[in-house]
Amino acid sequence: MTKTLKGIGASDGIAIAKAYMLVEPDLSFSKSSVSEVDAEVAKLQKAIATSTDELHVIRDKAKENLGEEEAQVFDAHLMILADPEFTGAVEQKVKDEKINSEAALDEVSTMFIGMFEAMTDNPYMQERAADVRDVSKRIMAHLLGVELPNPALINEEVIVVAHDLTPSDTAQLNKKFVKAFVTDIGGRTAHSAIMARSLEIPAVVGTGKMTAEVAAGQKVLVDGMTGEVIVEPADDTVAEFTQKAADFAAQKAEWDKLRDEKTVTADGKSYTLAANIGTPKDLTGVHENGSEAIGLYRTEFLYMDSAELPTEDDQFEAYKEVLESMDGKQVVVRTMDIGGDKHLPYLPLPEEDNPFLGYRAIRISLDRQDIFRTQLRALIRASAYGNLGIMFPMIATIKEFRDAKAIFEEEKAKLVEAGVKVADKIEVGMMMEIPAAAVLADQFAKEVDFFSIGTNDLIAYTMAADRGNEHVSYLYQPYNPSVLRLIKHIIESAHAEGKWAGMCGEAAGDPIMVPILLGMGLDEYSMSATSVLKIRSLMKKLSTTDMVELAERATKESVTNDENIKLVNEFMDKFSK
Ligand SMILES: C=C(OP(=O)(O)O)C(=O)O
Ligand SMILES: [Mg+2]
Repeated sequence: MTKTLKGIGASDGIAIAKAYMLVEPDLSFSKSSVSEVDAEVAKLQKAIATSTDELHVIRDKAKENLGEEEAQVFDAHLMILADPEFTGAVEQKVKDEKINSEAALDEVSTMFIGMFEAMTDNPYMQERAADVRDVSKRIMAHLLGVELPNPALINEEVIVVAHDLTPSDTAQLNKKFVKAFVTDIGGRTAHSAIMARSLEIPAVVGTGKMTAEVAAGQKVLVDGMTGEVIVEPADDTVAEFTQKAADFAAQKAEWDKLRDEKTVTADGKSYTLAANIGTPKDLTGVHENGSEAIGLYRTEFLYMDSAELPTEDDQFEAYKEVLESMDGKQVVVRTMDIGGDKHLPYLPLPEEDNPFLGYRAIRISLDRQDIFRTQLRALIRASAYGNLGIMFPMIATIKEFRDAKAIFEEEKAKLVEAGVKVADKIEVGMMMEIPAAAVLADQFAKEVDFFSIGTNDLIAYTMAADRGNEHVSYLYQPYNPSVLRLIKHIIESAHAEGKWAGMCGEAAGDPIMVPILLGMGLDEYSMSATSVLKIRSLMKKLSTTDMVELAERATKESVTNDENIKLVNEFMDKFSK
């Protein structure tokens, strides 16, 4: 039977394929005693052997579909399966205590996980806890006769359906087979949604109940633009959306023609359209979409993709690769923004009631200066290979900016002293994503080289609405006059001091927001690379001077988010050329 669900369109595009459920199965069991010990041991050995066979296949497939690096995680799993200290201990427990294999496995793995997690001075061993957890889950599934999802094995076209996807789940999706994904929770600016846009996988998030409404193998239609998801669509619906997909492809082909053009409005004003990246792998998309700069390099992915803190040299190589590839165009690198929803297995953070208001980003960097100085040194060394800008995330106070900049200056002076080649000029700026800093933008503007407005967080903190929580997504209002006034104040404050203002939050690539930003005089727009050509096409049709009145009215007359959407549409109808 056909069912329609509505979520939040998070990555453009239309896809039709069968559902692949990336959902944890129920692995609950009860402890019992066994009388047939030999039979129980045989059952355990069979589950271990099946898990081993399965992991070999997964490893091969992961290498084929995702690459050697991603496949290596499964080597660690195979080592644990082959380790008599682990599997032998489970078997011994079954024999000694005459209990069922499920209970023995659970007790032994809990013991190992606890032991590894306690090794706080050895991040490598701490990380093994996650491997033991994964392997135990696999053996347990075979003991209970239930199936585990194996995304690395996907080898046919599917739509991945999950309750939520972490950034690392998303990184494992192979674009060749995964035609779209749909989740129960999450918002447009959650990191999995941002990654979907850079991978160009259509996505709908925050449907509330998709995992409950669809079964594996059912046909699913996803419209990442409207947020519509249709389970078992009728033939005429499929035909309608196939046409819509063809129209979208034709539109993209039109935008593609603008790839080598500059971004100039109808009244001849030039702007920089930049791309946001997470890793050097994203450079292909940056070039394919004609980006004029990189306005945000989220370096935390470098830390997240690594098994331990990346060394200065590892980081230097990554930054150098990006700078060289951009060939003199500016690359703004943001120092590590860990915390919130981004975790490092080897850097355990304290449990917090409100991690988004907690120990994260620049707060960690100023506290853990060993980590911060290593990153800054790598950046300063790489500066010789291109046009580097550095910015600090989550700055709330002038003191934080001054402290961070002083550390940067110290490391730079040391490197210069040691005879290392560094660029003559490295711009040092900050993210504007905390309302306290936005309100004082006029004071900050005297100290920085530039601002980059992080609307993803700025909207969340201004409205006190979690960017990933669909229950409060109605409050996540980019066009609320309160948010727009802060943005206007930030831009005007930068200009009053002769500095530039950019935006690297997702709003910079939003066709409703861009006309308002043009009217406010925003200089640089940094977005998912896949949005660059769409926005270039839009800007060509608009005249900056026409939009000045729009920006004025949107901040002074309008009272609500919706009024501003209407206002933008009116201006677009009247002035779009
Ligand atoms: C660009 C931003 O940073 P992130 O999405 O990485 O938090 C932002 O907050 O707008
Ligand atoms: Mg942010």
